Amino acid sequence: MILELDCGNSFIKWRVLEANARSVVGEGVVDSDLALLDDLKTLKGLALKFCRLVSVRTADETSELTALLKASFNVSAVCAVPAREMSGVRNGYEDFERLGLDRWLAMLGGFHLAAGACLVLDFGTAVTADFVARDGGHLGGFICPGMPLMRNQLRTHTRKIRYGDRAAERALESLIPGRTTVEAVERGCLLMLQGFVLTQLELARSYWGKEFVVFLTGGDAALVSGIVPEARVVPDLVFVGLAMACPLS
Ligand SMILES: Nc1ncnc2c1ncn2[C@@H]1O[C@H](COP(=O)(O)OP(=O)(O)OP(=O)(O)O)[C@@H](O)[C@H]1O
Ligand SMILES: CC(C)(CO)[C@@H](O)C(=O)NCCC(=O)O
Ligand SMILES: [K+]
Repeated sequence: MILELDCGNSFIKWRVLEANARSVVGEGVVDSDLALLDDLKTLKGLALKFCRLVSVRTADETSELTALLKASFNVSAVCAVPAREMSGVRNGYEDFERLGLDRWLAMLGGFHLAAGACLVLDFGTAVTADFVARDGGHLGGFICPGMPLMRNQLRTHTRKIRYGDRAAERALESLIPGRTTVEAVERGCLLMLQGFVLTQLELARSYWGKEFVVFLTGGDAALVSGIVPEARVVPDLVFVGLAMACPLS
C-alpha cells in the first residue's frame, strides 16, 4: 500500500492507496503528526510499502514526521522537491526553490488534467492562485490570507469580535449584509475571497480568452465554487501532482 501526505500549515491531508495506486483504502485530515499515526493505526490490514509526501513545513518538522513514519510503519518517505521544470511545466519563480511545493504540485496536476492553460486556485490556510500557460510556462501567482487567517486576524486585533465555529457556519448560509457581528465578519471575509477569485478569472481571460481550465482545491474550495460554475473542483489536485513528481520506484 502507498501512503500519500500533503503537509500544509494547519493540517495534514493523508490517504492510503492500494499497491496498484488505483483505489483509495482510506483518507483523512488531521492536525498533528500523532493524530496521523492514530488514524493510520485504525486502518485494518495496513501494509505500507511506499510513502510519498509534500510539505510546506520546515525541514525539521518534516524530518520529524518522516522519522515517526519509519519508526511506526518501517516505511521510508520520498519527499517532493523543487524543480525548474517537470511534466511540461516550467517554474516561473525567479528562485524556483522558493515556490511552495504544494502550489507546484497542484500546477503539475492541473496542467496534466487540463492539457492546456490553467488557473489553479487553492483555498487553505493561505489562498493561492497560479497561472500556467498553454505551453506549460508558469506566469507566477498570488498569495493571500485564507478564511481561517482573515477571521482570526479580526478576532485577535479587535476586542469585540468574538464568536464560535457553529455560529460562523450558520452565518454563511446567506451573503446579505450582516445584522450580527458573526454575520458581518464571516460574510465580509467570504466576499473578499470571492472578489479575489473573480479578479483572478478576469486576469486569466485577459491572457487566454476562454481557452483555459479553472481548478479549485483546498479545504475551503466549496466556499467559492458557486461563483465559478465552470471550474473543476479537484480536492486531491496536490496528490495528482505528487504522484507525478514522486512516481513509485
Ligand atoms: N475535513 C476538514 N478538516 C479540516 N479542515 C477542513 C476540512 N474541510 C474543510 N476544511 C477547511 O479547510 C481549510 C484548511 O484548508 P487545507 O486543509 O486545504 O489547508 P491547510 O493545510 O490548512 O493550509 P495550507 O495548505 O494553505 O498550508 C480550513 O479553513 C478548514 O475550515
Ligand atoms: C503559500 C503557502 C503557505 C500555501 O500553502 C505555501 O505554498 C508556501 O509556504 N509557499 C512558500 C512561499 C511561496 O510560494 O512564494
Ligand atoms: K494546500
